[in-house]
Amino acid sequence: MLNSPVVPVVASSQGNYNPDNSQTAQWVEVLVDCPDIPGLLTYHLPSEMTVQPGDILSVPLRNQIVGGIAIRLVSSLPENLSENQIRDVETVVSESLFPPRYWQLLEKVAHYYCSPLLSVIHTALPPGLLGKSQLRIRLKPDVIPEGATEFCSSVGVAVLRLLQSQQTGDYSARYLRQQIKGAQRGINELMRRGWVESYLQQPQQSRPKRQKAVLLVGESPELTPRQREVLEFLRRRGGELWLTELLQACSTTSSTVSGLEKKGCVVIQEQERLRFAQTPDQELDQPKTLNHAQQEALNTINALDGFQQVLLHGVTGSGKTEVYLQAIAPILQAGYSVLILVPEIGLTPQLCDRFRARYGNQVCIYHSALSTGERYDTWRQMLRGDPQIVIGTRSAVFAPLPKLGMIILDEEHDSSFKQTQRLPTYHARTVAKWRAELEHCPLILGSATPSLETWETPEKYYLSLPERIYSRPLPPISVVDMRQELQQGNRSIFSQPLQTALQNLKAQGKQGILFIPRRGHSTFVSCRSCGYVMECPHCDVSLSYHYTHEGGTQSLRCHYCNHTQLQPKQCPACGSPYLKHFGTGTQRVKQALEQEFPDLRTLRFDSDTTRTKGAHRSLLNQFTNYEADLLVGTQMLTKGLDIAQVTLVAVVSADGVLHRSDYMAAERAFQTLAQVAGRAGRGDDPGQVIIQTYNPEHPVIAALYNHDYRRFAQAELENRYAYNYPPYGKLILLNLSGLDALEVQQTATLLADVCRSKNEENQYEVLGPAPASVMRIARRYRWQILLKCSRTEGENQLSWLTDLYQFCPKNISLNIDVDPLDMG
Ligand SMILES: Nc1ncnc2c1ncn2[C@@H]1O[C@H](COP(=O)(O)OP(=O)(O)OP(=O)(O)O)[C@@H](O)[C@H]1O
Ligand SMILES: [Zn+2]
Ligand SMILES: [Zn+2]
Repeated sequence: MLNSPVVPVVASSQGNYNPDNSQTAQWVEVLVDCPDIPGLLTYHLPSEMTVQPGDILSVPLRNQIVGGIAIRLVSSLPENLSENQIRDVETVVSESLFPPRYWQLLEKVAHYYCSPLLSVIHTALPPGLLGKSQLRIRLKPDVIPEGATEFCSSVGVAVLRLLQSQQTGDYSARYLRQQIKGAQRGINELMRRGWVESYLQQPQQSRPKRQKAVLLVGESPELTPRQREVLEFLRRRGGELWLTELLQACSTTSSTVSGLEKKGCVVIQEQERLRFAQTPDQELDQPKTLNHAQQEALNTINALDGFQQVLLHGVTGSGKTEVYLQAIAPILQAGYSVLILVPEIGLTPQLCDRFRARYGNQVCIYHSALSTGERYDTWRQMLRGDPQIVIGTRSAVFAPLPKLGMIILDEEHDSSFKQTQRLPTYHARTVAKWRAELEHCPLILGSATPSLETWETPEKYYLSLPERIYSRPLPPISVVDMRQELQQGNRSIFSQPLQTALQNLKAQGKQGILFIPRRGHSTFVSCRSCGYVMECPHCDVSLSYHYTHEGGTQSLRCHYCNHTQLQPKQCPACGSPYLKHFGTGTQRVKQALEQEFPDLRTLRFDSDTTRTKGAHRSLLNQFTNYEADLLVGTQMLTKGLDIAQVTLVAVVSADGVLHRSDYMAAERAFQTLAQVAGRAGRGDDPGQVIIQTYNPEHPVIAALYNHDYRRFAQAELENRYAYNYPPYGKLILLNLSGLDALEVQQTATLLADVCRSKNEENQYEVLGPAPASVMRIARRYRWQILLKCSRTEGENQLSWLTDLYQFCPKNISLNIDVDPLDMG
């Protein structure tokens, strides 16, 4: 599949390859860190060298030494290669970086998702893991003859002089290139003469950061009260803290701590400090006594052996997280690690805190918002193989844990587990399943609103938590028909019932959540005189109006490409000054609240207000500290928030999620609304949910009203079956885009023809080509082809699809989305 080298592999110039050795010869296929070489290159292993798949190597490529990863060992050469064409591996830079079976997983992802292995590796590895190895050049002073400069070209002389100016005769190739124009030619020349050699230096980051840590080791009867306090604090934090943190937390001095050391109670020692995402330390907490359903679920999970799939279907607030917390204890005890995947960063602070509170610093957080240094160090920590808990977003499914004992996907229905913009277009749930199979460990999928995909999976354990903790009721849902509100003369964004509820909220000192599907202020701006709609100059969508506060700038922003401009004073088409804002976004709701309910303190929670690092956590802290009465936000607050004082949840307009065109629309709408409703009444006081809509008869609303997941699933699955949509059929979406409208359309037509010509046995249907629903985004025109075929578990039956990349002209990009969730 990936076995054909695309570039000619040049014969080894080192001369240390001995053809007599060919009987025992070993070769290794290497993925080199060079984006224009997507395939594997074959290299020879010198007899004294042993290499394992996953080792990082340095290998010659053209006239350079580059980094690469050993993928496979081979004992015979591909037919198109002969032995004397093969060059030697230079060195092993870093050994066995990856757990066994890890490469099988990456190859499977590449194959199933029609993606080059290199893209999979870039998704899986921390950025620059390969790139960090630095190519350096050093002199070989013993072989350089007298008057060497006389034999060289002027650039060769310059390189030689520069190297000689350094005592060690050693510089990075990059530095040489910066200092001397055309240095590479000079380097090559000196290499040919054998006067310099090149080598790869290990990544700089491997130099660990060391710091003093305090470890609790014993007791002593004769302690001062202050010392006893510090010791007790250390004990509560699990017996180990950084010195600086201990001093700060106890407001004490280092002499108190060294006093403790003298009395034999603690040891102070230097330890490697890994750069992790900083989260506040937690007081350790104890496992809760499980209710009956939780206990049953836990028993089943504890009894699993080898690969098994489990669906933990628990209504919102039923205590799924507590089940995970207790399920992983025996796994860690047995010396294995656990991987926990969560949908979004916004959800992680609360969940991570709960795991930290139970397992202290055995928990490590891994997601793409970490800095490069943090990611790199977290990786190294994982590779050590100590039993640990890794919590991360979708790419953490590739966390290189050597001994994996369980994978948990929380909120498994969530669409952010799917990568859509970049290759590979993988779904973390699908990959997690393969990984669990390879590692022979259980996979736990948890949700209050399972994906229909998981719901219909035949081979699985079904565990149900049908009630909330302490048998608290699910909140009653009232559906408000906004058409009637209008008839009754209510022009406010807030219906009568919602107004009453908001007034009561303040009176009772409770908190509420308002869900608005849209961020910004208004969805579009149009001219009252001529109807002109303000559109993005680069995309086929209208611009959203952003206006955060009285006197702030009034801007227009594109939610696809982020183009931003000032709101014009007059209509660009007719000059009329009367522009009207339609639709309702978070900013507008916040303003309306300030006007109509000046007493209510509100916080806005959407991607505009949570852009900076730590913003999620601080907004949620403000809210839980009761610095606001209402949280006003988008999609982001539908997930995982567990705040006991929240009694009211209102969906300002459900219509924004009900009306989407793709086949998943109903499923997603049900999940979103049921999740957001589930935030109400999780504490001692009963909750209440108000859903405002112009479509109270919609089947999604009806199922929601009764908290009836089963009824929803059954009705929706019948639709899917009738049209052979997933989970029954399988979809593959080919997305094409480019700057030239005609070229994109012609390529789309060509590719659709290719797809039809390959379909001799009528294995699949080809739909399209057709323009995408938003035909232009960020100046690029977009066309699509949809393939519908029968479902085959974990197999990619259309492996020829990768050939399609070759049919694409240079200016057209093709993204093959296997199992797409979004048709946009
Ligand atoms: N056995 C128990 N006894 C007492 N409290 C519990 C128990 N199990 C869970 N809880 C508490 O109940 C609350 C809800 O539990 P949790 O957040 O785990 O539910 P969930 O099913 O994960 O919720 P959701 O899916 O809605 O986010 C939490 O505050 C948790 O600490
Ligand atoms: Zn106009
Ligand atoms: Zn745009």
